[in-house]
Amino acid sequence: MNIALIAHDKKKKDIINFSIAYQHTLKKHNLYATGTTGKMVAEATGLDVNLFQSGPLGGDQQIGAMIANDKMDMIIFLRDPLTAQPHEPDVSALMRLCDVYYIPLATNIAAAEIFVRGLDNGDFQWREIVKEKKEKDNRK
Ligand SMILES: O=C(CO)COP(=O)(O)O
Repeated sequence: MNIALIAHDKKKKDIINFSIAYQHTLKKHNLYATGTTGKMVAEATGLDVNLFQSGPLGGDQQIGAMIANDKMDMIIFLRDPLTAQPHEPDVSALMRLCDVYYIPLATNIAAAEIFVRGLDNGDFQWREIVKEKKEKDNRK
């Protein structure tokens, strides 16, 4: 599965601790991240993370483009709900696309923990089934 990790500045510590705690699960997947988050996660864990631009410089939009291209299966986005972000429209657009395309989106650490455990339990296998069906339909 293709998974995006994103965290606003006040949640960076949380995403790092989360990535360390669940690296055994995360390493089985293709990881993507906005620039600063991804760099910090990669440094802390040694995980291979595909880096996009930093969020305020377009990283959220790049991840949104992956969703629109059917290339993203899950987003873990630890948002800071108490600090205004200069790129708030990009943040909203990314979350909107998750709803448009039925992409599981965890916006806080409590939901992120449930998601990552769900990965181990196979709770997200429906994503693979949907993707395979779409690919088959496209070949027809
Ligand atoms: O701002 C962000 C998401 O909206 C995160 O970007 P960085 O990971 O580059 O800090």
